[in-house]
Amino acid sequence: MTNQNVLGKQRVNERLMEIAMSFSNSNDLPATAVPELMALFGEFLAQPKNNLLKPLEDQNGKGIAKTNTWIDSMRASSPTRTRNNPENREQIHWKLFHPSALNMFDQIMHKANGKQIVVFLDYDGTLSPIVADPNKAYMTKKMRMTLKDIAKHFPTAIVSGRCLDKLFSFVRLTELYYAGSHGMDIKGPTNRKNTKNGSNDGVLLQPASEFLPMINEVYKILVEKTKNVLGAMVENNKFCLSVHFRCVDEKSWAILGEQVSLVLNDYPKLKLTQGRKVLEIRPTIKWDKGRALEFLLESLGFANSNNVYPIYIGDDRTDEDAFKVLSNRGQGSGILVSKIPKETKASYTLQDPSEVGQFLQHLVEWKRTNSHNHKL
Ligand SMILES: O=P(O)(O)OC[C@H]1O[C@H](O[C@H]2O[C@H](CO)[C@@H](O)[C@H](O)[C@H]2O)[C@H](O)[C@@H](O)[C@@H]1O
Repeated sequence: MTNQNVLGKQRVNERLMEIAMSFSNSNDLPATAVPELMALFGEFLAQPKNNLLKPLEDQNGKGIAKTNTWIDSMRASSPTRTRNNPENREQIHWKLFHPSALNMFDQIMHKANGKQIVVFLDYDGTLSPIVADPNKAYMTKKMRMTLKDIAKHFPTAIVSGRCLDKLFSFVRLTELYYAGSHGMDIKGPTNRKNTKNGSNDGVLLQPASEFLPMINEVYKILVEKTKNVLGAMVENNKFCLSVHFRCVDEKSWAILGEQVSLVLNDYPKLKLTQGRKVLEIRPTIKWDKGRALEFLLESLGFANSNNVYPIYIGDDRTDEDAFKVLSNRGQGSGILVSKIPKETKASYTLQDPSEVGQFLQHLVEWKRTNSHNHKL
């Protein structure tokens, strides 16, 4: 038996315990169903070739694999079909290993007991639904009110690929931390005046400021080069750029990808990654949403603390960097927003922004009822 199988089994046992505990007090699944689940696990363990057990590192965080053609890579990052067949083994495996954060709410809170919860939230696809026009990705009023409530009880940060100004124009809450440009532009709350000079622009860190002129230069070139690709749109996110292909006919994806790639050949200090129907151009510095999460925890005084419980909710490949940090620290919970199985380091899932809203509301209610028992 290989090490990977042993680790897999250990993890299965842990997950099984968690699932059994979560259902033992609810009507959703009687405790008698546990043997069935166990048999199911056995079946999955008997299939070593299952894709979902492959390590994530192959696909994530290292730019686009050179062996992939552009078109394959762009398709892979933009799945359009959901696979909801209940008989689908991949789907069942996915649900077992990445259960709903709503169903597991009590277990998550049990793990957070006595610790300072810090909330990290991605924006697009997490707080707002994915829409065709990136300039119209509004959150609902209800989500905004929920965020306001969350920030009253926990330090809260929005971590996004967007530039800060755009992000703030959508969220409009001065009491939050913001990490824009994939964490390369970090601001603290601006609702309190700085006691020394009376002003407070909130800026905490901009690790890629030297790249600003280069990013602006490449932005102009890309706008020019892609202007004939119908539906393509280049978005300037200050320390990074997004080339959107959501509204581009699939037949033109390869051409668009090649054009972007050719431009980047002249800029070896920039790299290309992918999000949801978007090509993202970023400085090659070792900085990502995971580093931003660590920086913010440090700024809050939790660099080496065991008394903190970070909860990070995100839907995209770039959020995997943050999930990985939590998993490496053995701290907190990573929650992936997705309806379909994906390779992820997150432990839990939520289906869509409306479930994210429900989870955050549960968190506020939990805090209100338990505040006398827990730290702030
Ligand atoms: O880190 P995030 O907050 O998730 O930002 C990632 C990208 O989000 C935006 O693009 C995505 O959402 C758009 C609006 O729903 C959608 O049209 C697009 O296809 C998605 O990729 C944003 O426009 C990008 O700049 C961000 O990099």
